[in-house]
Amino acid sequence: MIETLLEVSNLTVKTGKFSLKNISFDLKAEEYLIVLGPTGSGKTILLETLAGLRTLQDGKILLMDQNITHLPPEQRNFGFAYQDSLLYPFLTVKDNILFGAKARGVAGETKIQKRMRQLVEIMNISHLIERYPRNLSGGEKQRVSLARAILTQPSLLLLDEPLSALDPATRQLMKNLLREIHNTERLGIIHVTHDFSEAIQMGTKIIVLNNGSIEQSGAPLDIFFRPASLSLAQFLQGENLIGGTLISQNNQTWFKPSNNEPMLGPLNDSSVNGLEKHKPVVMMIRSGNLFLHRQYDSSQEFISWSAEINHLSFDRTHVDVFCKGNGSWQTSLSLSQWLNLELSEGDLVKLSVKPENCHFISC
Ligand SMILES: Nc1ncnc2c1ncn2[C@@H]1O[C@H](COP(=O)(O)OP(=O)(O)OP(=O)(O)O)[C@@H](O)[C@H]1O
Repeated sequence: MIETLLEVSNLTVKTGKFSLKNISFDLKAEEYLIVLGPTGSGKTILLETLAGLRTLQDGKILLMDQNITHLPPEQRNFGFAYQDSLLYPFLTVKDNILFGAKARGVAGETKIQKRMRQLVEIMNISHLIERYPRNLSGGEKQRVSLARAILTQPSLLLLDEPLSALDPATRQLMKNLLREIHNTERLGIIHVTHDFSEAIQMGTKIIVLNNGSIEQSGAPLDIFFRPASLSLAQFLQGENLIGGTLISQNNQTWFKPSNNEPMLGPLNDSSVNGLEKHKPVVMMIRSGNLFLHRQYDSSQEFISWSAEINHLSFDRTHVDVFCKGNGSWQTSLSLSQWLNLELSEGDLVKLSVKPENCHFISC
C-alpha cells in the first residue's frame, strides 16, 4: 500500500522581505524527496517550517493524517541534521549523538548505546566519540549531526545540505548509508541541496524552489531533461540552449534559430505541444542526447547535420565534444565510445538527435 507520510498544503511563510509562497507537496513513505534550488530560494526556511521552527502565515502540515501544523518542534518527532551541524560545544561527540535519543526516550539505555555504536562505525566516526566538536573538521561535524538525528528514530529526517562538507569518498559512503536507512527503515527523508548531481543520484522525487515558490516538481530525470523554465534549465546546466521560434512548414513543425542558422526539424508533435508558433522559445538538447558519428545515420528517426570538432574536454569517465556547424553544439560521450570513434579536433562529423529529445521552453 502506498502510504502518504507527509502532506503539505499552501504553506506561506514570511520572514523579513522573503516569503515562501503557497508550497504544496506530499511525501510517500517510499519516496526520497529532494528539495533543490539556488542559494536563497527558501530551502532551509521550508525545512525549518516543517520542523516547527518558523511561524507560518497560512497552510497545513499533515503527518500520517495527523494535523501537526501548530505542534511545537519537540512533539513532531522529526530528525534535523543541519548544514552547519549545530552541535553542543560542551558535550563530547558521544553525548551529542546520544542527547536527542535520550531526551526523547526512544529506547532503553542499552539499545540506544548499541545503535549509537553501529552508527558511528558505519559513519566512520567511532574514533572521534570522546572528542569535543571544536576539535572536528566540518565533514566530521556533519556526520555527527546526522548520527544524532538518525538515533532519535524520527518519523521523518530533514537534511539540510548533509553532504556539502564531505570529501568525495566520504560523500559516497554517506549517500550509501542514507539510501540504506531510507530503504531498510522506511524512514521518510527530505534532503535539501543545490547540487543537481546529488539530487539525481539520491532522489526519487524532486521539488525545485525558486524565489520562495515551487517552480517544478517530479521525477529527477523528467526535471533534468525537461526543465519548465529557462532559469531552471540554466541552473541545471542545460547544454545546447538556443533561442528561436517554432514555425510550420508542409504541415510539420520546425525550429528556426534566431541566430540565422539553418532550421532544425521536422519536430515531434509531443515536444512542441502547447507552444505557439512564431513566439520566442528556447530549445535545449542535453549533451547526452546529441549523438556524434563519423557518417550520416540514415535512419529517419533522427535529425542530422554536419559539424566540425572544435574542442575537447576530458574527465574521468566522459569527454565533452564541442562542435561547430549549423551553430555551436556540445555532445558528451563515454571515454570508450570516444576511443572507438578514433576522431580528433578538426575532424568533420555528423551530429544527430531524436526529435523527441529536443526540449522547448517558452520564454
Ligand atoms: N530570519 C530571517 N530574516 C530575514 N530574512 C531571512 C531570514 N532567514 C532567511 N532569510 C532570507 O530568506 C531567503 C531564503 O533563505 P534560505 O536560508 O531558506 O535559503 P536557501 O535556499 O536555504 O539558501 P542556501 O542554499 O544558501 O542555504 C534568503 O534571502 C535569506 O537571506
